[in-house]
Amino acid sequence: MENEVFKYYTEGEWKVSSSGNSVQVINPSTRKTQYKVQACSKEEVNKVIESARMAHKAWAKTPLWKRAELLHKAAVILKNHKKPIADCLVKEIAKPTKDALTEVLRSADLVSYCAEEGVRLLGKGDFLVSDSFPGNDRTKYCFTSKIPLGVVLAIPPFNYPVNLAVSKIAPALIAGNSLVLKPPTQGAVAALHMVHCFHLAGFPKGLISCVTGKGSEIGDFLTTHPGINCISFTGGDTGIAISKKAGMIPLQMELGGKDACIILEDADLDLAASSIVKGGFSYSGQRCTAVKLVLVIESVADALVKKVNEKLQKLTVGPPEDDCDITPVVTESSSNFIEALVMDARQKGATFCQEYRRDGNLIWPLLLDNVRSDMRIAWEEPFGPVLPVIRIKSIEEGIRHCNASNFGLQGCVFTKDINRAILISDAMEIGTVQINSAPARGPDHFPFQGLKDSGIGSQGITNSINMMTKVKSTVINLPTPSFSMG
Ligand SMILES: NC(=O)C1=CN([C@@H]2O[C@H](COP(=O)(O)OP(=O)(O)OC[C@H]3O[C@@H](n4cnc5c(N)ncnc54)[C@H](OP(=O)(O)O)[C@@H]3O)[C@@H](O)[C@H]2O)C=CC1
Ligand SMILES: O=C(O)[C@H](O)COP(=O)(O)O
Repeated sequence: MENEVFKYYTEGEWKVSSSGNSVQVINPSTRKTQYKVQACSKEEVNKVIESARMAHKAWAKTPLWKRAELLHKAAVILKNHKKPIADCLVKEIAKPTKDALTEVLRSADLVSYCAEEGVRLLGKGDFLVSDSFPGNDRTKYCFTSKIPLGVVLAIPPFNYPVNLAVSKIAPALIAGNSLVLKPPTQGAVAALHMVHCFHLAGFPKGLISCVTGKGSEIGDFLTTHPGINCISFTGGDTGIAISKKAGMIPLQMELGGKDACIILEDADLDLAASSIVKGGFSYSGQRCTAVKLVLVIESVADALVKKVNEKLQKLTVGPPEDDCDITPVVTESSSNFIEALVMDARQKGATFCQEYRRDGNLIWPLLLDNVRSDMRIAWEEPFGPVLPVIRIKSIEEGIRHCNASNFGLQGCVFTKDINRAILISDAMEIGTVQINSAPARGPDHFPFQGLKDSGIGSQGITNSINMMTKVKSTVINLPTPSFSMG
């Protein structure tokens, strides 16, 4: 096992890269090599994209119900393989066992839902007649349908290597596209195992491929490849660089966030505190939708901070295998980055509600109170179990801080006054506002989008299917106007 290098997937087969090189997947808990995957070469990427192009042609002619049938089959197989895939997630990205199993099951449900939604959505189009536009007779009948784009490139991030892969794969396939997956290095083996489930379902050769290798080495080659017709990416700033380099193809980008949680004086503080702890510290804060900043009205700040601290004390800290709440963050560089934000806040006078504690990649949950705008943590996302609290004098101050961020993913507001909640929601420059609950992407059919540096386009099952298609019109031109009543 130790020396095994997991093969990449192309043409319906598992292959060893001719590069002779491999990439290590480091276990975040042990900080030792857990797995190795192939470092695919540019020549192999070329071949994969060419076979994806060929496979797309046949797949686009496959009846929609048959595409859906295969996706349903893959969903069942995925559920049956939940345990080994979850085991990989535990070892590769230190996701707690329970959450890892949930990720796989959620992914299988996403695939089934996508098959059903695709059958309905793609099975109908529009019909327009020309005389509704000034100056036209009823001589043109226009009907539209949704056609596939071709080859979709999917690049998910480490924190949901399975779910954020299938959330791109399933809509691409139901819409008649072929799919090339470049999984994150941390999480690559879980992704390969997930691809194996699609292989077992019996999709045509070449329709799905999975090329492994460091994003920094093959990423640019993939994203600027002329054979790619669409990119669906989830991750960090890399997405901004990709969107500057990619050609004239549709892009779906889900990037970082600095999701703020605004607490008004009339909020249910118990609900707010439990949402802050769940939202801020699940999977050790490594979610784009994690609560990354608390903006609390001064009059209730002491009470809220006390409640949050009481809940933080109860979180378990340790290995993912033991299903601890807080597990090691994904890499050493990530831990160092988080630590730098914490040290900056210490130097600038933030109040540490807990002692800062780190052992390797394991960082204990930390609430930083009295954070000010000159601290890095007020603006940057730690992607770790550290949460800043800024005490605000007015709602306007909170909204101003939220809108001054370069991010605009999600946010939330806690108040019993729905009218004020709506006004605040409208004023926040973000893709989604949650009222009286923490930010979240799911359920997976909800639209999910970021403004500003948080993204391009919108995800969610329906939006992804639409994004991975193009509208095609056919116009019937009649020699004379035709009316239904003779
Ligand atoms: N909005 C959202 O939905 C989400 C946003 N994020 C954001 O992502 C960040 C953390 O995730 P992380 O995985 O580290 O993000 P990265 O942007 O570093 O990586 C995301 C993916 O891009 C790949 N990649 C790296 N370099 C390139 C390149 N030049 N061209 C193409 N692909 C490349 C990575 O591969 P490799 O692993 O081999 O480097 C990985 O598969 C956080 O900032 C977080 O906010 C994370 C999850 C969801
Ligand atoms: O990448 C992320 O962090 C996810 O898109 C967030 O998903 P969740 O809100 O369902 O955890």
